[in-house]
Amino acid sequence: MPAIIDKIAEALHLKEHNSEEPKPAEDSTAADDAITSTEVESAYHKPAFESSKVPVIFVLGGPGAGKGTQCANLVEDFDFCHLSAGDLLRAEQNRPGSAYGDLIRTYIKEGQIVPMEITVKLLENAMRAALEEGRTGEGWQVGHGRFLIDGFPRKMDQAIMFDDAVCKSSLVLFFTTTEEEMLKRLLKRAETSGREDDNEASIKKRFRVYKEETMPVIEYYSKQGKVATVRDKVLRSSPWISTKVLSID
Ligand SMILES: Nc1ncnc2c1ncn2[C@@H]1O[C@H](COP(=O)(O)OP(=O)(O)O)[C@@H](O)[C@H]1O
Ligand SMILES: O=c1ccn([C@@H]2O[C@H](COP(=O)(O)OP(=O)(O)O)[C@@H](O)[C@H]2O)c(=O)[nH]1
Repeated sequence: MPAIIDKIAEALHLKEHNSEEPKPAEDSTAADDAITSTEVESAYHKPAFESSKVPVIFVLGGPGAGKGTQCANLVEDFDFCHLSAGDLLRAEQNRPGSAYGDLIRTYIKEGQIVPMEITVKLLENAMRAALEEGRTGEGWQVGHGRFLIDGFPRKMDQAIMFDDAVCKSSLVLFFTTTEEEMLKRLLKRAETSGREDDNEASIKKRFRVYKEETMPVIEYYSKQGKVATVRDKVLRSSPWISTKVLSID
C-alpha cells in the first residue's frame, strides 16, 4: 500500500485495534488524583469536536496545485466530507443578506486571506451540519465523521484557532508543483471557472501570499511530523489519477 494511504489510514484511526477495550485499572494514589491547573483550563477550552471521533485532514498547496482535484478522489476512496474553505467563502459572498459578502469579495479578488473568524465559523458550521445530517458510510455514525478541509489553514492564526477551538487536525496533505505549472493550470481553469481571482494579476498576488503566509503553516505542522508531501511531477498530463498512485517523501 503506498505510504500516503498509510498516513491517511493512520489519521482515520483505521490502524488502531481494540481501541474500545477498557484499559486495566491501575493503582492510584492521592498524588495521581491531583489535578493540574493546565488540565482544568483545557477542560474549559475544549475544541468543539474530538479528533478521535472526527478526524480532520487539512489539504494545502499553492493555488492550482491540484487540491480540489485530488480531494475528489479521496472522497470516493474514503467517504470524507470535503469542505473547501474557498468554496464556503464564495458561497457566503453570494448569499443574499450576508453581512460579509462585500468584504469577502474584496479579499478574494486581492488574493488576501479573509479574517479568520469568518472562515473558521463557516467551517465549524459546515462540519456540524454534516455531522447532524445522519450521513452513513465508513467513519460516519452519530457524533462521528471524517473531513478533508481543503485550502485551509492558510495562515498561522487560522491554524491555531481551528486546532484549539474546532478540532485538532490529524494530518496535512501538502500538494506541491512548480509555480510555472500552477500558473498554466490556473489560466486554463480561468476559461471555465468564472472565478474573479483566476486572472494573472490576482494569481501573482495569491502566489506571494502563499509563500509568505501559508508556507510557515506547512513548516509548523512539518515540525510536528504531520505533513505528507505529494509532488506531482509524474502527473502533468493525467490529473485524474487517484492520489493512491502518488508517492510521498
Ligand atoms: N496533476 C495535474 N496535472 C495537470 N492539471 C491538473 C492537475 N491537477 C489539477 N489540474 C488542473 O489544474 C487546475 C487547478 O486544479 P485544482 O484542483 O482546482 O487546484 P487547487 O484546488 O489547488 O486550486 C484544474 O483545472 C485541474 O483540472
Ligand atoms: O482559509 C481561506 C481559504 C481561502 N481564502 C480566500 O479564498 C481564495 C481562494 O482560495 P481557494 O482555496 O478556493 O483557491 P486556490 O487559491 O487554492 O486556487 C484565497 O486566495 C483567499 O482569498 C481565505 O481567505 N481563507
